[in-house]
Parts: sequence; structure tokens; C-alpha cells
Amino acid sequence: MTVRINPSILSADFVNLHDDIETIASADLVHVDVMDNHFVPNLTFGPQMVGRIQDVSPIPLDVHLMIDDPDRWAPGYAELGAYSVTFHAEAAADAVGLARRLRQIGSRAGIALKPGTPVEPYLDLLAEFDQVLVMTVEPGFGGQSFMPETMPKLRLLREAVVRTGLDVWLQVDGGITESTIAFAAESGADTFVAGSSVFSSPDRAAQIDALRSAALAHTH
Ligand SMILES: O=C(CO)[C@@H](O)[C@H](O)COP(=O)(O)O
Ligand SMILES: [Fe+2]
Repeated sequence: MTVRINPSILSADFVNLHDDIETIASADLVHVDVMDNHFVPNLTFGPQMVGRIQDVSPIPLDVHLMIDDPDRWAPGYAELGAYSVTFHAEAAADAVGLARRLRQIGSRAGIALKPGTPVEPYLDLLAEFDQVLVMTVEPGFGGQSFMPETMPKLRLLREAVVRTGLDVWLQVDGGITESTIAFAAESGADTFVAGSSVFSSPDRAAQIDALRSAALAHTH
């Protein structure tokens, strides 16, 4: 199975973002957390900043929208050229319609679930999405602890992906370290977002390698 490591620039130095993005060039995608201070109690940046990141990044963008009204705003991120655009199930009025628009524009479409959001309603809709993001912390901040109680959702998703043969990436985000990544990989994740564990490391390329090896050792 292919494993992807997506460092989250929420833990990067926003004043030296370009340099920090260069330090993670060996990763698969750069994870870009957009927060609006309404859907989550934190604020990051919007399309203007994401457009500049898109201009300079050596690797494709994995945009995670923690915003209200993604039906209105998410297509704009796809139009900027983001490789994937993931919106929250709890915020979308028409998740399937929005995913179809994102794909039509040319991005991969992702749906994200907060820790308390059940996965069952989405299991029969997997064909509509390119990735499902299982949040392993409450969205809003980096540096929180991984919530193992979210793992049953991944197991159900992996079973559904195997059963249907669909190429849907299963992503985890929050508290991913060299130890928690093993549990997430065993539970069925193949795409791992890591913020503080990458950016707090003095050697980010080595940390990306270490995460990748730990995940590979625990994938089925
Ligand atoms: O979406 C989010 C937080 O809401 C994440 O992408 C964080 O940036 C992950 O940070 P760590 O938990 O890995 O420090
Ligand atoms: Fe994120």
C-alpha cells in the first residue's frame, strides 16, 4: 500500500513560510489548514495566501478547510490549483454536490469528519470522494493529543474501500507522531498529516522518513 506523509504548515513559521515549505520537499503533499474563526476557534489564512503557497511550493497542496459555508468557498481553492480540497461534513449543505464541483474543476475532493461525527452515512457515498479525513483531534489547533477512540471509523472506512475496490485515500490529522502513526496505519489510514512532529524536528526530512517507515511497517 502507498503511504503519504503530509506535513501541516500550521506548525511552520508563518513569517518564513517559503523557507519552511522548502524543508519538507521530500514529503508527498503540503497540508494547508484554512480556519475562519467560526467553524473553529482559530484563524489562519484565506485564498490569497493559499494562492501564493501554490505558486512557490515544490509539492502539491492538500487544503483542509475548517470553515463555515464550504459550498460557497471551497471551489475557489480548487480554482487556485490545489491538488486536493477537503471540506467538513458538519459544515457542508450539499456534500455530494460540492465534491462533484471540486472534481469538475480538477481537484481531488475530500470530506472531513470531526471526532464526534459518525462515518456510517458516508460509507455508501465513498465513490463521490477521493479522500476521507478522519480528524484524530478536535479541529482548530496543532500540538494536541491523538484520540484513539476515532480509530473504529477508519476500520469501517478501510473495510468499505476494500469491499468496493475504490481508490479513496484515508487520511488522519491530529497528534500524529512516530508512535501514534503505527496505530492509525494498523487501523487503515494511508495518508498522514503531521504538524508539530515534523516542524519541531531539527531535521525535517529525517522526521518525514521516520514517519513514513513507521507507517509502512504497520500497513497491511
Ligand atoms: O487540522 C489540523 C488542526 O485542526 C491539523 O492539520 C494540525 O495542524 C495538526 O497538527 P499536529 O496535531 O500534527 O501538531
Ligand atoms: Fe488539518
